[in-house]
Amino acid sequence: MIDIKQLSFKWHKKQAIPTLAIPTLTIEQGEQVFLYGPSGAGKSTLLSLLAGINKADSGTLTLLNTDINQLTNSQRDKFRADHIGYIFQNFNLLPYLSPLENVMLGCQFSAQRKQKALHKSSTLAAEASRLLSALGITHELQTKAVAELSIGQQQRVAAARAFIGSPEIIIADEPTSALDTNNREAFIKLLFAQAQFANSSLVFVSHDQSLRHLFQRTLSLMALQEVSNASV
Ligand SMILES: Nc1ncnc2c1ncn2[C@@H]1O[C@H](COP(=O)(O)OP(=O)(O)OP(=O)(O)O)[C@@H](O)[C@H]1O
Repeated sequence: MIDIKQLSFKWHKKQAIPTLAIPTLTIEQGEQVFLYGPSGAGKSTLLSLLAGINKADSGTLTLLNTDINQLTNSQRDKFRADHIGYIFQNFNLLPYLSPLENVMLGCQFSAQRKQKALHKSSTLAAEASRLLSALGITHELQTKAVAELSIGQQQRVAAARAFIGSPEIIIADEPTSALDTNNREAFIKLLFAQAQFANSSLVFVSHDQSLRHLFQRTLSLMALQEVSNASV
């Protein structure tokens, strides 16, 4: 599903030490992984490589049997649109659009995801509404402007947008940092339910280690890289 081998990435080519050096990592289809590490460890950098936003300097990063390091920029953009749902730390919603419109935008760049959404419901709007309801956004809220929603509600909209069209990989970058502990756990459980329903793998990044017990598997980014340092 996700398979990394000898991955190395530097933000600046003159850096002596790579920002990230991961000798090996495999994440199976449907796995729910909690990735943690201190600030500056490279969590967001790794997510940007997984999402094909940036390209590794060396090594292989195979997602769904495709080494995305071998793709051109536009091929990586298409791959991301088809196969990856991304929940951003700041949600990246369009505030003047409604939750329904924001969620439908999740299919905007992918005919494949649109088709998958239309297998689940008769229209894209119906599928967006189904997902929003499953994530706790009532019908009444679904047509308001997103800017009128609370942070916790916006976060649920961002999650519904990531899940529309059942992408195989869901990436969540610190999506719970604005919530209190009870709401964090409740939100993560909603994510799990949706990920299981779609059989998506979930890679969830956080500093907050109190959340790790909820996940099937936890990965320390520092430990992943120590293996690399030890093997040099
Ligand atoms: N766009 C960029 N250009 C240059 N260097 C960057 C860029 N983004 C991150 N870095 C550097 O890469 C390293 C890893 O940063 P990254 O944001 O991946 O860490 P993180 O673990 O996600 O941190 P945090 O938990 O604080 O968000 C840091 O030293 C950072 O300064």
